[in-house]
Amino acid sequence: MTKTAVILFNLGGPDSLEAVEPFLFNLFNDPAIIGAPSLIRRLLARFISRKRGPVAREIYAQLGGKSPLVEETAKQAKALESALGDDYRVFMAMRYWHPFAAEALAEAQAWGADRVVLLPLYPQFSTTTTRSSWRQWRQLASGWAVPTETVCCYPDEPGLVSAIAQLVRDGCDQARASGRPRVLFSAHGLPQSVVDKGDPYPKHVEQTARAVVTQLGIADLDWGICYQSRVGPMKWIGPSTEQELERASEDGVPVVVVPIAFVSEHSETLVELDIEYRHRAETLGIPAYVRVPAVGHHQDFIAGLANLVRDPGSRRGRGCAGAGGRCPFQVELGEDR
Ligand SMILES: C=CC1=C(C)c2cc3[nH]c(cc4nc(cc5[nH]c(cc1n2)c(C)c5CCC(=O)O)C(CCC(=O)O)=C4C)c(C)c3C=C
Ligand SMILES: [Fe+2]
Ligand SMILES: [Fe+2]
Repeated sequence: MTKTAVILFNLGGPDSLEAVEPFLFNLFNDPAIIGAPSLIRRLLARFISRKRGPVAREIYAQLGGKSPLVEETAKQAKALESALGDDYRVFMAMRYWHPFAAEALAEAQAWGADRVVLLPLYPQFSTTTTRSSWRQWRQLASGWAVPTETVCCYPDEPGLVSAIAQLVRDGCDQARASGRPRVLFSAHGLPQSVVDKGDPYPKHVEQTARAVVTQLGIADLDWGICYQSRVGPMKWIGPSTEQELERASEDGVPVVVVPIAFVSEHSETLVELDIEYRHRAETLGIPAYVRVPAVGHHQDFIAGLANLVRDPGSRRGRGCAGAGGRCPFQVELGEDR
């Protein structure tokens, strides 16, 4: 029997209010987030995490003092393990807080894995998320001679699309009592400079949204894509979720807000979408504000992840096709097949 360790990459979140600042330090000290030389980056990360600390602590205080992201990811890991069977074990590797990738590596080695699949919980590829986790894993696991395969992205993986479409359909049914709804697919934003350097993330977000709209098959569906969670003074990709709420208010339509790049509940769904934007929508007099849940451990989503793990080399649901249909980021990693 081949023992396959599935390494689930995610961002992680603080597990106490004291952990907020060190978590933010780790995030801003990542070369994928701030591309300055190491000493300058450390100083900047120290400065920004101290400055952002109070605002971020306030956000996590509203969630009982910690992020639910790890617990939610653990539920996904358990569901995926059940879907895959006894030859597989799933280990969580968070980028900026516990359980870190080093912990996942130690556990996978102790289990005696003889094959590894790296699976990001980011359906859409970004250099700031998936590539950052890949690079860290490669550094940590460089001395471990075990065959390792990567899933780079799955923006229109059928199980993901089916799960989101079912949840959106329910959301539209609720909102229809207040008029013809507009579906707003809301994704985490990205600085424009990152996209200008070739990051495919917004293209992948569009791929997910289009696939969901096609699957819904609702005639004349009113829908759009927007970006939330901006931090700092840089120019970010748009339109922002706030701008789209203003437009919905002008048009007098109810909104169905769909987290499209987050696969589990955390601060940006539970605070930003459920409290801040809901309040903004009420202030703007939007007829109804329905927030669709993240896919979490929806069985179709988990079945889709299981298919990706069983056959990481398949092109199923893949968003990136460079020269010859190959993923340029996996080519860079020396892993395109
Ligand atoms: C320049 C800063 C940031 C970039 C670029 C960025 C990209 C990015 N992030 C996610 C997913 C998540 N981000 C989360 C929190 C978070 N992100 C940033 C900054 C950038 N993210 C900060 C400062 C924070 C902390 C919270 C805050 O201060 O507002 C989280 C949530 C963590 C949790 O609550 O558990 C997720 C998830 C993606 C998908 C992405 C690029 C595509
Ligand atoms: Fe983020
Ligand atoms: Fe790719």
